[in-house]
Amino acid sequence: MSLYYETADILSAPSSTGGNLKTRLFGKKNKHLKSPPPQIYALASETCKWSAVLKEVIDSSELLRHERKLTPLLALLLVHDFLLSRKGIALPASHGLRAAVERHKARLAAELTRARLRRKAPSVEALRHLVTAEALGDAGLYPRWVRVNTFKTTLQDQLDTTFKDFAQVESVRAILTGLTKAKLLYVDEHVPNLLALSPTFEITKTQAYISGAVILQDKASCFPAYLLDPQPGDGDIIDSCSAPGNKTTHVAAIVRSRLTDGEECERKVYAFEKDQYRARTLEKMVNLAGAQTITRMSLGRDFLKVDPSAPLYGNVGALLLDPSCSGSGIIGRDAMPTIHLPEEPGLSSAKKPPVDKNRKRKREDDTTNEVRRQILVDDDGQELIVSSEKEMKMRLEALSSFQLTLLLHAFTFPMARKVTYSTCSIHAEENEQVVLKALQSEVALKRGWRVMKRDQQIQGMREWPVRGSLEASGWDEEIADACIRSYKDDGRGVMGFFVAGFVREAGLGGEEKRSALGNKKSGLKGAEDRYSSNGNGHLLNGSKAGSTDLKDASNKTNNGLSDTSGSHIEINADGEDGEEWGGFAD
Ligand SMILES: C[S@@+](CC[C@H](N)C(=O)[O-])C[C@H]1O[C@@H](n2cnc3c(N)ncnc32)[C@H](O)[C@@H]1O
Repeated sequence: MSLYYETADILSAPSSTGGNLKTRLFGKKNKHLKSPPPQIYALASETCKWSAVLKEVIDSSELLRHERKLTPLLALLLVHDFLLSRKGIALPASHGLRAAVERHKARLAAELTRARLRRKAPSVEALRHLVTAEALGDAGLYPRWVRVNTFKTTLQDQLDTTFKDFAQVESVRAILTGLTKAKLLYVDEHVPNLLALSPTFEITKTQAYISGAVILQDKASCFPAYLLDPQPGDGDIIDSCSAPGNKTTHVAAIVRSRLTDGEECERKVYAFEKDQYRARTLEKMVNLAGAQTITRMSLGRDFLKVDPSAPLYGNVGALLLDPSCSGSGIIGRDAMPTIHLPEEPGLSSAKKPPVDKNRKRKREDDTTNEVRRQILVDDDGQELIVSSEKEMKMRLEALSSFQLTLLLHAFTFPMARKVTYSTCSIHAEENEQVVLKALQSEVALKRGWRVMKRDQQIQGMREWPVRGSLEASGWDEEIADACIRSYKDDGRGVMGFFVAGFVREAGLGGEEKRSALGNKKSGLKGAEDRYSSNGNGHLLNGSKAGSTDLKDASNKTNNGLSDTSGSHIEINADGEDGEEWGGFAD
């Protein structure tokens, strides 16, 4: 019985304490659930998806007038399982709630048929497609991007098995225009082992997804590991901000793909994640992907406290930095779903329950981009409404300061030759401007860090047409062209994203001073004055030493921020710096 009551509780939690469905369910506050969270998640999300149809069925059959112990939400959940779940209601036949629904089985079935015919769906299967497409909302305008996990399978294997019934199309646009056809597939032209599927296809129900053979990952989120392009000569890799682990497993898969037949992998991917709770997801993801042989996770560890000169990192040649950001490029696939509740009998319109604030907010979001821009999404998908431009500006400043600090720390690893920096933000403050400030920092100048120019990039990234903003790059064409962007509403079917690469020639040490901008003057006036480094990779902001400011920025960041990926162990609460031992979970 707890399944239905617990699911109803999760769905009726006030939006102020809620977050999206995943946060509500897998969040820190929900440790005492009796039913398995995945079962609650499946019931809640499916019921929300079907709720417009089920509301019609329940209202027309007058179920709530006849069965007074059912609440509207319980009725939705029970009728969902009764009519649509293969196993029916998950309660003993003698149970009062089950009996309350099953007493009306003929009427409920007849009303479902009417609801289906009203929607001109020839079968329940056709109705399922329609309902799924409708429930996707904005997300229905984007394909489902699926990365084939080469630790477990190959692209060809997946085309021959999981996707054998799919029709291959020539472009992402063809997927987007054929939305009602559930089985269209496009093999991406830029990123290897990446597929776009019709958004209505329920990939999460396939064995390939359950076993970790395929991973849901937006195309743009695949750019950083692909751009980093870890070659055998690059040695070990660091993923500095790892959870939930999409880029960690991607970069590890690329490292492995570079082995020759029978060669054992001696290289390591060191993955850091500061948040202990999110670190659990990272560990699960790495294990599910089969990447644990290559990946060393340091769970709950702050990358800023990692000592770059520790012998353990002496062979680190490439770092991937994908820090928390404003999340302004994220597509709202994970927003709290809308629930259409049946009418309570005898409830006059004056007494109707208040409209769910989430739903109201969603409508408001849809009306103006202005409002949309004021929403930040944190690493757990929780939305934060920013009430004024001034507040937004302050948050972006705090974020970009924190992001720059992390980037400059990455620059200090002695053998590092390549770094990628990425965000799922559309704001120049977190993107091109961080790149400019990083290039102008003392550590970059000292160690010879330069931007990875377009013609130095791996083919797919070189060919990706959407580049950085010229204005935000201080009118420096080379930098703008080196920066890679994506926008969520330009028809390419991807989220809003930004990535830039940095390179340094071997042999350039701490002593050699070179202008990372090639002596070109950037349009970012005064940036050199405001941002420089104290030589230890720590940012100096104005006259203040960076560490205090950074702490500040980092704290603020934790209130306003986001996860580019669009999935959670006893954690090692090490985290003090300077040790050679990285606290890695094997
Ligand atoms: C945008 S998410 C990373 C998404 C991840 N790269 C992926 O693709 O799955 C940023 C992550 O960085 C973590 N983080 C933030 N600051 C950190 C720090 N100083 N050290 C390590 N992790 C940090 C956050 O907790 C969050 O999990």
